Amino acid sequence: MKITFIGGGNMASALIAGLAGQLTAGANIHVVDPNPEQLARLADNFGVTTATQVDDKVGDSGVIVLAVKPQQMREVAAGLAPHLAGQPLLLSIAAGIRGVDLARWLGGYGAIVRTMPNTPALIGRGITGMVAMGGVTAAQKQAADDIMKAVGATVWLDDEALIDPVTAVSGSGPAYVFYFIEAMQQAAQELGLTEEQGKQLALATFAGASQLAAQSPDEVAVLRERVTSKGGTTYAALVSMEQSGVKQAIIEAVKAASARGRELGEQLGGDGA
Ligand SMILES: NC(=O)C1=CN([C@@H]2O[C@H](COP(=O)(O)OP(=O)(O)OC[C@H]3O[C@@H](n4cnc5c(N)ncnc54)[C@H](OP(=O)(O)O)[C@@H]3O)[C@@H](O)[C@H]2O)C=CC1
Ligand SMILES: O=C(O)[C@@H]1CCC=N1
Repeated sequence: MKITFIGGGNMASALIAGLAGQLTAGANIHVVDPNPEQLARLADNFGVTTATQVDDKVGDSGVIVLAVKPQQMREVAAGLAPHLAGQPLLLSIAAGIRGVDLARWLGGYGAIVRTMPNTPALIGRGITGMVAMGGVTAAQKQAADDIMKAVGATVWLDDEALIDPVTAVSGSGPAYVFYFIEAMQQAAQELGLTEEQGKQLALATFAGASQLAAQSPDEVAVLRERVTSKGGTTYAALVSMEQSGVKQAIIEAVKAASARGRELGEQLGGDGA
């Protein structure tokens, strides 16, 4: 499978790290990005071919992954439109950008799967929400699933509007987890533990608790209650969190991310011109 990435930044690098040498040889992956240093790093690490501008290799690809920022997508799509004679599958990973707008910018090209991956793809532990536009063949849908399954799990959606909530939960989600870990580490240090000890304790706790939740037949709330002895330490922490409105703040934050996805789509898609 020949795959081109347009944009070789953070998320593309995570996907390439998971794909190269697994789903396909690094040499079958082509990356287009304006930054030569970034391209050199990807070529050195994964054996991919590179270009600073769209070239003939793009037209030879069965799959083109659009991995630029949402604000860059319109211009990138217009530049790609003349290179689609080979009927490639276009896999967009951009937050917000609606399929209908992308298809229009591509000159009416409909073989598009909108996806929302996340950075744990780097270690094969990503999760990707996906939705196929009308012009996608069954074989292309399968190819999209194969690519994203090579870097983690996939969740197919019937309704494109749900990609904004997916973006808010799992696309942005690693950042919320890192934020919580940072706070745990800071608390550990303020309480006298070393930086290294705080890191080890916080990371092992996150990994262990999420594995336990994934493997347990019980609801997460039940697992939480099992940690919370009456009048004990966990109880003190959870009361403090409730008083500070932590849970509601998290819910509002995720909703803000989803709203931002929708807003990006509306702003950048404009009036359909
Ligand atoms: N980061 C994440 O966790 C996730 C990101 N996404 C989506 O992935 C996309 C990329 O995000 P992210 O990787 O974080 O962003 P980055 O800025 O790290 O990557 C985008 C890359 O595209 C390059 N670029 C700009 N213009 C062009 C062009 N015309 N042709 C080719 N490459 C170009 C940029 O170069 P320059 O910097 O010089 O502009 C940059 O290297 C976004 O649409 C985002 O919504 C989706 C899921 C998760
Ligand atoms: O922050 C963003 O907009 C992108 C989309 C999901 C994760 N990062």
